[in-house]
Amino acid sequence: MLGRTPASPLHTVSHSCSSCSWSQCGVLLPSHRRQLQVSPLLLHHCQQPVRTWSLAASLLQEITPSTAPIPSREPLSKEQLAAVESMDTCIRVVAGPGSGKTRVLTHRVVHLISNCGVPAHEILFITFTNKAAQEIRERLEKIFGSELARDMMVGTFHSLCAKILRWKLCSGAHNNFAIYDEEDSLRVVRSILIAAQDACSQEDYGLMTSGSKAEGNYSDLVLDLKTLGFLTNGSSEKRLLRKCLASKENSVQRDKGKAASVPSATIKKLLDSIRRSRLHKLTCFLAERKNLNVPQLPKGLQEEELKFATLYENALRRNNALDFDDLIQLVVQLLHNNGYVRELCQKRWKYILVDEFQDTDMVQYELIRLLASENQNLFIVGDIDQAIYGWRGAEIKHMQKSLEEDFPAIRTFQLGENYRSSSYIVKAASVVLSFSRYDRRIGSLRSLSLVPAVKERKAAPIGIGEFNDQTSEANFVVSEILNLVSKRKANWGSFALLYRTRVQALQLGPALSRAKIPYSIVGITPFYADKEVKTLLAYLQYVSNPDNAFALDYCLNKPSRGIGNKTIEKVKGWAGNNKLSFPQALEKIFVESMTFKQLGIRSNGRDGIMNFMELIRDLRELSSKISIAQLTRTLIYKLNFEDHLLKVTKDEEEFRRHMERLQQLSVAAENAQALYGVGDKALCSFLEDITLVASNEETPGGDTAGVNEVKLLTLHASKGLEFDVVFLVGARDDLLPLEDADDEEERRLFYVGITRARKRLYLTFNHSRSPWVDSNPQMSSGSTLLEVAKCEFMLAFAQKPEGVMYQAMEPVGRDGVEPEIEY
Ligand SMILES: Nc1ncnc2c1ncn2[C@@H]1O[C@H](COP(=O)(O)OP(=O)(O)OP(=O)(O)O)[C@@H](O)[C@H]1O
Repeated sequence: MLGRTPASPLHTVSHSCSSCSWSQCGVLLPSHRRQLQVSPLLLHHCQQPVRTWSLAASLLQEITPSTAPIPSREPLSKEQLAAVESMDTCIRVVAGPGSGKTRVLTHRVVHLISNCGVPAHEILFITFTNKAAQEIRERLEKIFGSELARDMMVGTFHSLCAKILRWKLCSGAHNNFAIYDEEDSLRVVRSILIAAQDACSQEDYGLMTSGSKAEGNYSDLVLDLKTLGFLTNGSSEKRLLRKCLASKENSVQRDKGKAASVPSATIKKLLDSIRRSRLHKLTCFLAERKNLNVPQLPKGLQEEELKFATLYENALRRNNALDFDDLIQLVVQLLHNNGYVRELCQKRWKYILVDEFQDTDMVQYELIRLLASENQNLFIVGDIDQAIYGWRGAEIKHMQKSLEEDFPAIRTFQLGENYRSSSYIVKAASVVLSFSRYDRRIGSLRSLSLVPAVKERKAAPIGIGEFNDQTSEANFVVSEILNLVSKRKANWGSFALLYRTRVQALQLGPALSRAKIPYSIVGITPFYADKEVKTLLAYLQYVSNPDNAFALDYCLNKPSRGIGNKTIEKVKGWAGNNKLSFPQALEKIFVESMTFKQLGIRSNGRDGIMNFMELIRDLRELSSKISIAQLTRTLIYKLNFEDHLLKVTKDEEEFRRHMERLQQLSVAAENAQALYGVGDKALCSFLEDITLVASNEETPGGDTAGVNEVKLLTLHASKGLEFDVVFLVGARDDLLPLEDADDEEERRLFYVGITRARKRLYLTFNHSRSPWVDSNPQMSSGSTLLEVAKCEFMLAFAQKPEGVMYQAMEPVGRDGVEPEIEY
């Protein structure tokens, strides 16, 4: 009998067949190889792939003993098993909601490791959210134990790219870069505008500004503005700046001779144009690499906006920082430009699995293409009917034509059975989908239908509720929850309230509170969004990355240590004159304390700076020796942070909340220690995790989300989740479909919401005036999506009228209509 030695992956066998990548399956032990090489079947398998695959598979079954069962108890259907154990190396699993895509993905990993002897470290598993990555990791840990599971790379696109960029050979000495989140990016844009405003004001309006409030390295910003033509009179670049700075409030400020402020809407708009500019630059880069025509500037984007994006990029680089777009875009460029790194990645990750493939955008697709092109070993799952991220650049075609062009050997498997939802829910979902107008073809599959896997004897009807106002809609939801809990013994965790926009949670939350129903709003204030925790994180970021001027700006005088704005401006001015960055200038002043006198910095400011720099020096020394948790505790202790919190909080409740979040930070630090150990690198990884997780806006309530609570979440955040009872609320015309959004994508969102429900689904709306759309004085009506669905439900359920309960305001359990469903 053959032992279970870790098999060497089979590139050696592929010598016997250069036109297919069969060997990449990594199935064979050396002794197998001998048998296969003499097999005429295999020598010819390329000519008749399908028939010979099964022959090859049966041959393998003969020689691969069945002593390596998949160590998992979860059953697989025939369809699922076929995909999991396929001998093909490029596989596309096309499947509807609840059909077991996640299960198939994890089983494929188990199959690769347990049956094919693939080393865990050669597996790369890409998910779209940190939460999904976490879930997969936990499942695999249960199966293989934590050590082996840790060898695998399971993570989001961002965490994968951060990992690659931190390899020494990729980013040299700067691999301790900080990752800037959305808020940091907005601060960078704001600083550029403030620096520009200062410079322009002095010239154009004769204002003497007392110095800049721009964060980061002010003088470098001004220099960059000059170099790129933003301060040149009459230039289109300067016109762009003027347009941004010419708000009403600003003219009032200027009339009063004050420095103006920059409205946050302008900053957001600029950040948006920066993103589009950078994407355009990357598109040009890729076109050049692929010998294609250079694409034209997209509609609405100006040349000067491209230059503004360069200003932004330069500011980031000076701070040794990358933002989220950078992470993936830089890796794509790196893999194109650097054959050595590309080969390294391809050798490192020979087996690539991707979840939710329908949501990949151009850059993510290019990354996968580059990583998988050599080995042609790719296993993806997706559902184009659940594509809901078109608004941020995802394209359905990646799952369709692109895959077929780039991976010609791709084989498609379809899973049509839905294991999640009751037959009524599956039917309702199919009705919604039957009106779709987008191209739903995948290869030769024309349209994908969904059938319930289990025909239950009793199912709860779909409830459609129409109410006069939001209050009665919310009250209905509350009373249904209370009824199901008391009569059917459902627990709070069985319920989810889904809505299109976050603001809707504000109406539902109080109604639940009044009824004493425990709930959590997914995506709101996880601990790292707490202002005070952010201060501590800024300290840790500056300790970890001495070039991070924005982190330095953030924490320098928090808690207050007497360093006023004037002192900061003096240091920044001195930095500029001496061609130093702000952090470099502070270091220099710290060592050569004479400079304080030269700069006219008073004792308060001097003591504050000395005290800050001593603290940072001590923390940097400690960071290589003690754990992140100890470092965090030391920081809290040295800052006397509890006293600070007592001073800044209004009441005991607020103080308690902040303390709770500090506690959560400590727990996160403890966990990171278990994962990353001790030292500077560990600190870097910890901060990276926090930023990447925090960026995932829909993180379920951070660590505070309880299991036994009703969940309130947006339809987008509900993707991939399932609940016994789902209330899809506010299905009204101004919200679902949302005004100005793509109708087809909104339909898919509706579909995603419906298919989250296992046992019971309610679709509700109300007729009150729209609080969201100012210009709409009309009474709202039910969503056209829902209206159409409602009529069609009636038709679809004509044979089974009990399948829909229209105006579901009747309490459950009445008139014997309500079947006894267990929760
Ligand atoms: N073969 C099976 N037998 C029984 N239950 C199954 C089977 N496959 C999957 N399930 C169950 O069906 C539910 C849905 O599975 P899973 O989450 O993997 O679906 P999915 O295709 O990823 O769904 P979605 O696209 O909606 O996120 C889960 O509760 C899972 O445990």
